Amino acid sequence: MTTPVRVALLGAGTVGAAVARRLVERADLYAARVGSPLELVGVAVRDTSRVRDGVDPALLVQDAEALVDQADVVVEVMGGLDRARELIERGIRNGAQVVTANKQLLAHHGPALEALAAEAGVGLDYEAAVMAAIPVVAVVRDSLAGDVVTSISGIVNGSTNFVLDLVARKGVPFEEAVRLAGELGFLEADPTEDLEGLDAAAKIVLLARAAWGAPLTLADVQRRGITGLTDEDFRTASANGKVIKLVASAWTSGAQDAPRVELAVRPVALPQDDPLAQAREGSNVLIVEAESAGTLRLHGAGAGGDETASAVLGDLVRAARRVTRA
Ligand SMILES: NC(=O)c1ccc[n+]([C@@H]2O[C@H](COP(=O)([O-])OP(=O)(O)OC[C@H]3O[C@@H](n4cnc5c(N)ncnc54)[C@H](O)[C@@H]3O)[C@@H](O)[C@H]2O)c1
Ligand SMILES: N[C@@H](CCO)C(=O)O
Repeated sequence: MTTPVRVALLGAGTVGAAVARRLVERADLYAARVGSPLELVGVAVRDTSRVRDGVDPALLVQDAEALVDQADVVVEVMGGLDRARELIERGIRNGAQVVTANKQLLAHHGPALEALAAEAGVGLDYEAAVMAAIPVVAVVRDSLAGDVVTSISGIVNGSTNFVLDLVARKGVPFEEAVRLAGELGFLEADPTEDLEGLDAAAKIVLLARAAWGAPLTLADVQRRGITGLTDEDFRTASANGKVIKLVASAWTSGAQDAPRVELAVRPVALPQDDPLAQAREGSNVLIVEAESAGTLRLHGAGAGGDETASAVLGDLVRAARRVTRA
């Protein structure tokens, strides 16, 4: 019997509970893919008395430090900045591999965490942080490593797309669409994350860093959210055969040997037949242009428990393989 790879899960919310369920349901599959079983040693939560569907209550713990100290792989899906950073740093210093879905943490502290991980010789994987189930980080960083990416643009925030789609296709007044999105659970706990383009800004920073290796920060993003839009803007767009979308973009400018990376998140009125205009409801689309590959289009679910867990578990399998091969 091979030694199990010990996994510490930090957080059992929408994403964490889905990861925990899949680890149990598909244990045989992961064991075959890794070459060793994945053992979920515990799940750190704030309240251990709360029942989480499909998550063994015996695994719930409050002492996240003690949990991290037992792990070969730390999976951070609790969100937030300071606590998540402390625990990830602890895991890295212990020599654990780290997987996270935390886009804001990475947008703020990604380079420092990556430097720490490189120093410790461990991986820090974050495919789920950008567009959840849609594999985009690996595409721009690894699959296109032999090419030159020239631009990236997309609908990377499902919540605002849901709002804008309701207005454009169903004729719901803008304020009403925002309210409905909140009621249906489409908006983050702090809705300004979505509505002011902060979530999209974090995602485009992560993609641009992955594509160009440039030391970009959130301050480099020219950002405008959707809160300044009015019903008149939607009527004008529609009268001109256009659809308003919140578009996140990254492109290079300046000398070819020393290109500058420009970043923006802003509402744009797009022609109806533009590929980005096709994103319906909460879906995401990304268009990547590269010198040799030409135009690549990735489309799918950019949020949701199971969808995000798909990307987290993909990173977990790769991280666990590094553990077994070390
Ligand atoms: N939900 C999505 O569709 C989605 C998609 C992509 C990325 N993400 C990212 O995944 C992460 C988790 O998202 P979620 O939707 O599951 O959030 P959530 O709010 O549903 O769950 C967070 C969990 O972490 C726990 N937690 C938070 N702070 C904690 C602390 N200090 N100590 C112990 N437990 C703590 C909470 O109790 C909860 O169980 C976030 O970083 C989010 O940005 C989410
Ligand atoms: N609020 C985010 C969740 C997934 O990152 C979105 O709507 O895209």
